[in-house]
Amino acid sequence: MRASLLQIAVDDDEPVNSRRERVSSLVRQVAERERPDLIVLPELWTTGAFAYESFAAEAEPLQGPTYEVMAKAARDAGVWLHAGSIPERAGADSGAGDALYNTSLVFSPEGELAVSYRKIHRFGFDKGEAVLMGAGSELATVRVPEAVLGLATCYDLRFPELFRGLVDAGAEVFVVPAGWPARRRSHWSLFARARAVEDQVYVLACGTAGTHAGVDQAGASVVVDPWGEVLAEAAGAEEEVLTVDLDLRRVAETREQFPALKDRRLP
Ligand SMILES: O=C(O)CCC(=O)C(=O)O
Repeated sequence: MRASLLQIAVDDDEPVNSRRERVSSLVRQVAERERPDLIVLPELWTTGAFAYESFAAEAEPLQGPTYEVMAKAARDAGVWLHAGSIPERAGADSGAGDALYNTSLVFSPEGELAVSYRKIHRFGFDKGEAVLMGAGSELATVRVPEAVLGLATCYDLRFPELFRGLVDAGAEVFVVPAGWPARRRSHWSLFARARAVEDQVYVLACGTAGTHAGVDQAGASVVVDPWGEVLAEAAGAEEEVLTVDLDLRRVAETREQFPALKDRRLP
């Protein structure tokens, strides 16, 4: 399976609608040029993960403008598209009140929504996302033809039990869109490798480029194999595309040759 990670720049001066159009043409271009099976975008790329003031103003229903544009981009490009995440407004009739969620969307090559995932661990402690958004409560996996993807978002990376849950649900590739700040770049790279090694999976971790809301982004998108080897890593925090071929047999082989997952014990 070939995957392309699009490390998108979020610039406060670029209107959200222009960014949607720019990103959707980028999806089409990369699909044509690199022929990936799967394209991955970062977390909250419409607003920026740290643009807290924009969350409410730019929040959209699940099937809102980003959904429409990305469904079309997936269909036009004929790829599986993990469209990163959006600030989702659940809507009063959803049973979740009028809450906001940080929600990831995955589209099939036919432009159908294959799965969505509401970020479970919200970042910010007593401010920011942690108070502005609701917490998701359900794990999400989706089968693309070659593999089962397990979904997580940014701060989730710090919580290994979530990923064990995804492994138990059959995940072979973790897909992690993020808006990870430059200041903790070393944690990001470490966690991406740690999750790959401990769960014997591929990790596709797609960061954000540039600076928004005064927060320099790490960029540093990375693809790690089930042995913890880095297959590709963005050079820095500029906009960049990483394309990597994954051999999914490596997941089963690694688990067979070094069967540590079988030795799990709960104290
Ligand atoms: O955990 C971190 O250091 C960064 C998390 C984050 O920025 C996020 O979840 O948006």
